[in-house]
Amino acid sequence: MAKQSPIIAPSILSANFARLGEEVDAVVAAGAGWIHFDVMDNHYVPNLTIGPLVCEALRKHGVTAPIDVHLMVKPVDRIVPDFAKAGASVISFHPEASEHVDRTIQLIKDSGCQAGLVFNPATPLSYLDYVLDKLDLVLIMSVNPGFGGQSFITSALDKLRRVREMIDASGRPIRLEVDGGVKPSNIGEIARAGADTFVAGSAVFNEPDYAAVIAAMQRAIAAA
Ligand SMILES: O=C(CO)[C@H](O)[C@H](O)COP(=O)(O)O
Ligand SMILES: [Fe+2]
Repeated sequence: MAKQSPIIAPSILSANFARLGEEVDAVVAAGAGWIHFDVMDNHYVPNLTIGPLVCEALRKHGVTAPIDVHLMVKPVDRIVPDFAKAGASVISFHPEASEHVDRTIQLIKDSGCQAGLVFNPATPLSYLDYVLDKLDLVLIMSVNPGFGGQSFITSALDKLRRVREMIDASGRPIRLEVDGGVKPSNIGEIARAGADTFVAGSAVFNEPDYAAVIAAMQRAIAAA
């Protein structure tokens, strides 16, 4: 399966939450394809962020771009239908946060959303031996989850290459997403490793010109 067209997914974790609707409008106007929505529960990860109410508020505000919900929540199943009702497009979860990974994937799909499985830097890829054929997205964490603004962990590149091979062998249109420390200076190398969906939080929202940074990322991906 050929790599899918690249998508930049700004993580709103680094947005100005006091003006969230305008921030999302601004990154979509600047070329963002998806909005990455980080949900942290102060249990699975040591930070607390936003829930379905905020997702629903963005939809009511008029956001039509796909909302890519990254659940860092344990246990995960109870919150899945709430996010589906709130307007999530893709819902991804960590295998450590589910008692029954296969069942959680099915729950996400039955809720009408696309399903993704997330791998922390030290999480083995072996889950994919059993569930890759049921997934719409594989998300490789290139930081330990919980905070924006961390440095890219380079072992993620090898993991991306290995998942790229698995996806290509599957023949299915599964997206390969990377999350953590992605910026214009490393996104070319990350694209060469096989990613097609790029989360970037601080690299986008900490810059004054969102369009310029997204364009720089798109140029680096195209040259990769
Ligand atoms: O899931 C996350 C952290 O757990 C965030 O999506 C990620 O860290 C994005 O932020 P940045 O691009 O600043 O690293
Ligand atoms: Fe994330």
